[in-house]
Amino acid sequence: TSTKNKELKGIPGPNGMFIFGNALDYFFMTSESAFSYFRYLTGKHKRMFQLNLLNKQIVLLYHPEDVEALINSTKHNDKGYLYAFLRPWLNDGLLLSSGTKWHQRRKILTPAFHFKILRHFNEVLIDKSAKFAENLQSEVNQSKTNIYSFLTDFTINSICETAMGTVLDQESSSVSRCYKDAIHELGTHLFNRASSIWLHPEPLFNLSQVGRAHKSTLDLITSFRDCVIKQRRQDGHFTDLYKTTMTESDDDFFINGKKRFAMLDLLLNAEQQGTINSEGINEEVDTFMFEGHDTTATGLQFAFMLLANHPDAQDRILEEYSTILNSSNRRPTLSDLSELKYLEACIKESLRLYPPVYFIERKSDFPLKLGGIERPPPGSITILIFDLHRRADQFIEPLEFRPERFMKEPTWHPFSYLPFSAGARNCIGQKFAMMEMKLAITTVLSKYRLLPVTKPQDLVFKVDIVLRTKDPVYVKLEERKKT
Ligand code: HEM
Repeated sequence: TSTKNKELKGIPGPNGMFIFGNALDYFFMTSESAFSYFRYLTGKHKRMFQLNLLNKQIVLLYHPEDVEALINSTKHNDKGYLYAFLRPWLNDGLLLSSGTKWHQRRKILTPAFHFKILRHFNEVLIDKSAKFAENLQSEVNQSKTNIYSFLTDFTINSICETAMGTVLDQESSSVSRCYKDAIHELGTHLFNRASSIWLHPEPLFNLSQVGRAHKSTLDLITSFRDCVIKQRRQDGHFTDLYKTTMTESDDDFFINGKKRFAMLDLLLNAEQQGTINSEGINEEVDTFMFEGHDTTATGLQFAFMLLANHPDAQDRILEEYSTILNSSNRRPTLSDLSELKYLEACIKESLRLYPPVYFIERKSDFPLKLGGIERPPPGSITILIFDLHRRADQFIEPLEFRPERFMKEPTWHPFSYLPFSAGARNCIGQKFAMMEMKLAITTVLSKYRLLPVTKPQDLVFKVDIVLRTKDPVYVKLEERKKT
């Protein structure tokens, strides 16, 4: 143990208080000051640092070699300490589960994102993007538009009509508005919990004021999820899906003339096969509803802000789009989308500067080589994706928007760019997300010119479940004159 202590103690970090360690460091901070405090610590400690919360040790990484050691090894697949706070909401859904349960679920759900299915999703997303652009019409020539609210409507409708196979009716649309607000409240509860060490144990949290508020927020989220599942259950006809998705022909995704390729159908079918129960379905729908909408809405929010500040990039995206579609008005296919290289570079650069999932955490039960030294397992290991993406030794002019860097062979270490993570626990919805973002951007830019209001230097970030800002992110919309 003395060697163990030496090697783990050797990792620098802010001085803690006797017994409490760093557990009280964040209590008096706002979520914005906590966000900048983390950036101060990564600036001070060039390789990694550690925090101690009572008896828990968390090591925070942002060097690509250390990140590679952690992510590349299948030994470190389980999620870390802070993820426990998401458990009352997402339970054992794919994001949080581990071991054979995770493995079995990942196997059930992987076909939901098969490229043949994405081709059908593409059609739905084209329509959803057109509707999104139409909704923005009322904003033309307003002095500023908070685009995020329009974006979450778009991404919630998109995930419902693709992965869930559910078109929101009037009732569920109004429940979905409560759902959006609830997700935001949840972020505040989670920060309050994380920064107050006495709220970490579940029973104490449940008794607290914030714990009770959290419970009623979860009830709102649950009612939306139940609406979505109920609608799909009523739709019926999913019995033969398992068999049909396993065959080669694309037509097999149609049963009795109905499209049956929603991820929710796979789950309902698995329920009939006895490999998942209704709680299992609930936790996966909660997980995919959240992961499938807030991440892409956040990613698009920052992409639109950047494009508004870079009119030349807007022009180039449209030029490329018109070349690929031969200046016609036809609907883009998946293969057209894959040829939009400049647009893809803009999205990747935006995800580099503003990764919606800006940190992830793993549990470590095995020794790990960090900073060139073999170390015994600390409690939890956090990867600070935000800081990894902004390393000056990996990206030239790291704070600048330079999409061109993604048009060439990467000059950076492969583990210094991880917006979707990597390895076995990477993002299952990555291709879906890229497709959705490409369609939203080309559709909106074809109709409107974006003008800057919020500038990159105005952004003040706060600690939350995804990358959020203190103030709304604004752009201005102008009708684009057809030339
Ligand atoms: C720009 C959009 C997105 C970003 C930046 C993103 C990022 C990520 C990251 C970093 C992880 C790893 C999390 C961890 O290790 O704890 C992840 C996992 C996951 N993502 Fe995404 N995601 C996006 C969109 C989506 C979409 C559209 C879906 C669903 C349709 C989705 C579903 C999931 C799920 C279910 C997991 C857990 C996978 C597993 O552990 O097996 N994500 N995502």
